[in-house]
This record gives sequence, structure tokens and C-alpha cells, in this order.
Amino acid sequence: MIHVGDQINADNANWSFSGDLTKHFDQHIEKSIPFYNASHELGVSISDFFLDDSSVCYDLGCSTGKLLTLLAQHHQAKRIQFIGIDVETEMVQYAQKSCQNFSNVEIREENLLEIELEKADLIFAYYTMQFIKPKHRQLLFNRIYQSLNWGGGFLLFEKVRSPDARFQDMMTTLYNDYKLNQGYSGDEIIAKSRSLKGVLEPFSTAGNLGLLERAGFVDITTIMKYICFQGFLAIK
Ligand SMILES: C[S@@+](CC[C@H](N)C(=O)[O-])C[C@H]1O[C@@H](n2cnc3c(N)ncnc32)[C@H](O)[C@@H]1O
Repeated sequence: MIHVGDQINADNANWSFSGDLTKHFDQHIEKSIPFYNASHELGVSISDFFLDDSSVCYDLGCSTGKLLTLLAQHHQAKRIQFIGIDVETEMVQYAQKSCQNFSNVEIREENLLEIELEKADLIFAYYTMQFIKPKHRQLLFNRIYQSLNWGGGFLLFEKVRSPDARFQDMMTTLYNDYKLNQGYSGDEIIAKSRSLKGVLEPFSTAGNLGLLERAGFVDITTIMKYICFQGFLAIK
């Protein structure tokens, strides 16, 4: 029997990266995040400044392994060790398949909150930290800083909140327009934002800079910004 409110509650605060989403994930994220492919391409170009033959490079929250395949292709001639980490079994299995032709790419099923990171020259976290509970987030930024070699880079892409309510209203409206233009219906947009309650928790630009600085980063720049999406490059 269906009770009043069942439908409303079905999509409330229950977003998950598991199950069927994996198969459509790349299409879904490309449609949902402006300049998503461009942000990957930029990351690959920037990696030239940090990676050499002996480097370790992490992709934290690697999902389907798309960025790792681009990186591994780009650096084919080098013996870089690429490590992707994701907590969702289906994502990990999908990523392992996508990356199976690259012997130097390893995908690990691990919770970022429970692992030790090896010394690395470059760490990517694209739209992942926003899913780490705020109470744990600083700890993870600290670990990222500690695991980087001196001169190593951290590429962080996040959805960001605005510095005040007027800007936030504008950005929400602009982003809703963007999603409508991408073919999402109003119902789909509302259902997704309801499902993300308490799961996706974006910080503002200043909030992210605070996390980076408290972790120890001094040299930080913005490499991309569009509506409510921002890419930061921090160098140790
Ligand atoms: C928005 S997706 C990341 C997209 C991906 N980085 C890309 O560039 O296409 C967020 C990913 O982070 C993973 N994730 C969330 N919390 C995690 C955690 N505690 N440990 C490991 N992975 C986590 C999710 O399973 C999901 O695959």
C-alpha cells in the first residue's frame, strides 16, 4: 500500500553512487556539471608540470575511472603509478574495466576516511570532497597535504556556495537554467536536489581556501570558475 507522502519521501536525502547509476554516470555528470570534460582536460594538461617517471598520482573518488584513462593515455611513455580510490563497489568494478588496458593504473575500493595515502606528486579530487561530511573534511585535506611530496600539486574541483545570499540566489537560478537547457525537467531538478540533502555539502570559495590553508597549503590559485563550480590548484 502506498501512503500519503511516500512518493515525496522516496527521493528525500537518499542520493547514492551505487547501483544502476554507474552505467549512466559519465553521461549524467557531463550533463550536470558545466565544463566537466574541459575540467578533466585541464587537469591532464596541468599534470605535465608535476608527473615524472617515478611519480605516484591519486584520483580520489575516481568513479568510473574516466580521468585516470585520460591521464594514463597522456603519459603512456612514463612509468607513473596511477591510483584511483572509490568507496562504491559498482564504481570500482566499472573503473577497473575501463582502465584494464593500462597496467600502471590500479583502482582500489576504499573509504577515503580510513586509508593512509602514499607519498605522491599529484592528487586529484574532482567533485568528491563535497561528499565528505564536513566533520571529517579537514582531516582529509590534512592527509592530502601530508602525503604530497614537496612541490606536489593538489587539484580540487568542487561545487561552491556564494559569499552571500543575493549571489547564492543568482547562482542557484543560473544553475537551474543551465540544467533545464541540458534537457532536465523541473521535476528531475527538484528530485535531485531533494535527494542530495545532507549528502552533497558544498563550501564557499572562502570555505575551501580555509580548508586548504589550515591543511598547510600556502600557494593556491583558481584555475576554473563557472557559476557555482570552481577548480583550485594548490602546491605544497
Ligand atoms: C561526483 S563523484 C566524482 C566524480 C569523478 N571524480 C570524476 O571526475 O568524474 C564522487 C565520487 O566520490 C566517491 N566517494 C564519496 N565518498 C567517498 C569516500 N568516503 N571514499 C571514497 N570515495 C568516496 C563516490 O562513490 C563517487 O564515485
